[in-house]
Amino acid sequence: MSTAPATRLEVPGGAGDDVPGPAPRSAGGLDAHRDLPRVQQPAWPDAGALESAVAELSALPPLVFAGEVDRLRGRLAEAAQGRAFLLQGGDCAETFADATADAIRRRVKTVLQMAVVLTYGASLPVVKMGRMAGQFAKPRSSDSETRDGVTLPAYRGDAVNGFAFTEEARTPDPQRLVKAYHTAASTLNLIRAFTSGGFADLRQVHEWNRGFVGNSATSAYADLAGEIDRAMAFMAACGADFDALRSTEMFSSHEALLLDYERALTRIDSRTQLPYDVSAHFLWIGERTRQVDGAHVDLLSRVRNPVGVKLGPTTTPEDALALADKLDPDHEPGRLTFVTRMGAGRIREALPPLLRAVADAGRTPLWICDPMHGNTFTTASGVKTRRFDEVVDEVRGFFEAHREAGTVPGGLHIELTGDDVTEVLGGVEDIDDAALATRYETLCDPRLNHQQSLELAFLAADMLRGR
Ligand SMILES: O=C[C@H](O)[C@H](O)COP(=O)(O)O
Ligand SMILES: C=C(OP(=O)(O)O)C(=O)O
Ligand SMILES: [Mn+2]
Repeated sequence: MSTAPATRLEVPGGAGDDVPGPAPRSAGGLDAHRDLPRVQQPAWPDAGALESAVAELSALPPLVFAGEVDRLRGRLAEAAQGRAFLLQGGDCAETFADATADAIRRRVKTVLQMAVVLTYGASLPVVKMGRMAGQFAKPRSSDSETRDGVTLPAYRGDAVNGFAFTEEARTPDPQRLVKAYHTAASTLNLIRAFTSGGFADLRQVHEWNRGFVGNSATSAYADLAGEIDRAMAFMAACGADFDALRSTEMFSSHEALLLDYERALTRIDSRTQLPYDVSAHFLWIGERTRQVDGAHVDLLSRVRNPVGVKLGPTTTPEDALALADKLDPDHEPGRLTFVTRMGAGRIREALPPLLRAVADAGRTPLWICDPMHGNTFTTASGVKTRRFDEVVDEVRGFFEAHREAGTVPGGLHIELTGDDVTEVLGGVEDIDDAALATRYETLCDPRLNHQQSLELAFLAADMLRGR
């Protein structure tokens, strides 16, 4: 496999960047992961085709700039200390077909609306991050799927294979990695345009939120929206410069699952001579790939990006500490985020021992709550779903556990879409079993729809006020 080009390309730094922190474990071992256990990788049928796709990717420009990545690390350090709050949201699996202007706009709009409500609730800056512009690869519970006696490879995300249940679509095609790169590039370009071009204007975002609370089903949230109204009127009366609030910052993130893709997009920063994974600002390691001696942890231990790790209910304090030692040996502020996904029924006993052990070790990672992945189940009719009430309950349990441990509940990680899909049960529209069939569009996990996302933001804002 051709790897040399990736290390020769340079990443320009941004102006006014932070002073770079300590060097990662070994800047020289970016290929060490190749000799380690590599779980959840596609069975690419043609090694030559993979090699050409990787060579093509290795020559393409970075999607993000190292200076932006450093800025994000600084923001996450603030969140870890309780001086900011992280909102990370987007699809379970982005698709090439859905990378349209309208769909991206609706997703960005949903995140912006949630962020305004959370900003008010927390009285803190909210760091906005999309599970967007690169979330094209999925780890799966099973390698294959059987329908009517026919068994084919499981769908592993648009970066790997197609969703259609045919042999041709399900065969992994490495050219999809290249398409994933280009789709991420155009998505990110539009996100940057939306967030800097006036679409994120605070006054407009607040108007959208007033629209949300404007009917009887959502009137429970009208009080909080009214408070935000009055806060804005107060700001205006004080002469606040609302024009300065027409643009905002939004960062990109995805699960760093496909090692060949992430390695091809790992480049040496020209300012610091250190490696950055320039496929996104923030990368996380999933629950299925977080083996401390595995390939995923090794590769991400060597890049300068802030990194996350999902921690499910079976995580032991020793696991969490070993991951922290490997991924953040220097205790660098903002470097490590633990994304807990315990399930509503387990968070209250599973999280406190981890919080205590990590704090006792003198560590202050950013702790955020993924209330989605521990609450997935399949209905009697075979539909993969979640209950809105359980999602909310896990967030509540997250705040409770942190309050008890004296640690900082620093953010939320949500699978959502800006569309009116019917994938999660409950919420203001009270989606029931029968309604699930009307607009179930996800290719992997069920997402909160636009209304459910806003409702969660209003409920979490209330919890944040009590933080
Ligand atoms: O998004 C997370 C995982 O990829 C997903 O939950 C796995 O789903 P599966 O159990 O249907 O494979
Ligand atoms: C695969 C995912 O989650 P987890 O690794 O927590 O199961 C995901 O975030 O889509
Ligand atoms: Mn998912």
